[in-house]
Amino acid sequence: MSSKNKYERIDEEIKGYTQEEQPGTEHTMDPAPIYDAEYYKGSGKLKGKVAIITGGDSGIGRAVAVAYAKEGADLVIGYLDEDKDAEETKKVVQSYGVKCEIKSFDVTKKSECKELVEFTVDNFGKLNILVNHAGVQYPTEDLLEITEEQLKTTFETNVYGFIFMAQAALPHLEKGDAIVNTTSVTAYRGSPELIEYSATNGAITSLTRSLSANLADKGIRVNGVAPGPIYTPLIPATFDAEKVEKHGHETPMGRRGQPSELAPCYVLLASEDSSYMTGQVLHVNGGGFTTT
Ligand SMILES: NC(=O)C1=CN([C@@H]2O[C@H](COP(=O)(O)OP(=O)(O)OC[C@H]3O[C@@H](n4cnc5c(N)ncnc54)[C@H](O)[C@@H]3O)[C@@H](O)[C@H]2O)C=CC1
Ligand SMILES: CC(=O)C(C)=O
Repeated sequence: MSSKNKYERIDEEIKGYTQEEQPGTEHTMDPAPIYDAEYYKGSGKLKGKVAIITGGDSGIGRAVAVAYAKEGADLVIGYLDEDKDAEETKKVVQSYGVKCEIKSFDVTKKSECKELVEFTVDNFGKLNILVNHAGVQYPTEDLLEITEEQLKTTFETNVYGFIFMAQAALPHLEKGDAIVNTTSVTAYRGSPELIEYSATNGAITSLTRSLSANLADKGIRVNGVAPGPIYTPLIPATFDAEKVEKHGHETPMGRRGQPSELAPCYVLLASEDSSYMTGQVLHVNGGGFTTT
């Protein structure tokens, strides 16, 4: 019988529990998500670059921040209101010898997206990479229970916010720069209880393709990552305890993913290693879901 790796072991340790509010908190998660893979060594792929990561204080965004730091990028982390997680992310990122600023903002407000970009340019003089990652979901089993307010919040955060950030960033982006959008496996396979959320991810996937075509002549590439079930604050903050415990067990790999397992894809899509890729989505989901 083969021995279990660290991802399989942590998966077994996770018991059902929930958090009361969305966005959730990473510092209260036990076991803590894996966001920094020791085996991942940077090689200067993003040296001299400046990146904004929305939703970068926790979860997948935090793992992306750490990998970008290892690759030499200076960072601005935008997040809604969880200062403790953001401070911790800043500390870890700075430990890799790069600069990092954190800023609370509301991605649903166009003016605040513009302010986040201006804050970045004021601090670091430029912007090369935008990672659109901030998002929300409100699992609802009955279509009739999706309120207008829930629909509005989900679309304003997950779709309007991505477009506001891209609009704010565009005047600063130059040939060779990149946008990376987080979509979801739910855009491809649907979800019976994440109806409007999976629709926003379908929109993000289409946005990625359209924006890539729109910006290709400027030499700005736009790609996406579609995570499957990943252990982040979003999960206990939105699913019930049973779902949290079994998250990802339906995948062919039989477990959820850890944030550190996605970060290399975000590095690839932001760096020159993917210079001939645009309008594409990378799928990190434990296997088996439709990816066309
Ligand atoms: N965890 C998972 O299994 C999956 C997550 N995703 C995507 O990942 C993203 C969520 O990130 P995770 O790393 O999972 O969880 P997370 O809970 O760590 O991140 C959510 C982030 O969104 C930010 N946010 C929420 N509303 C905001 C607002 N109005 N203004 C500014 N920031 C706001 C929060 O501050 C937080 O940083 C979403 O885009 C989601 O669709 C996609 C597929 C699977
Ligand atoms: C939150 C989400 O997109 C999944 C796949 O769980």
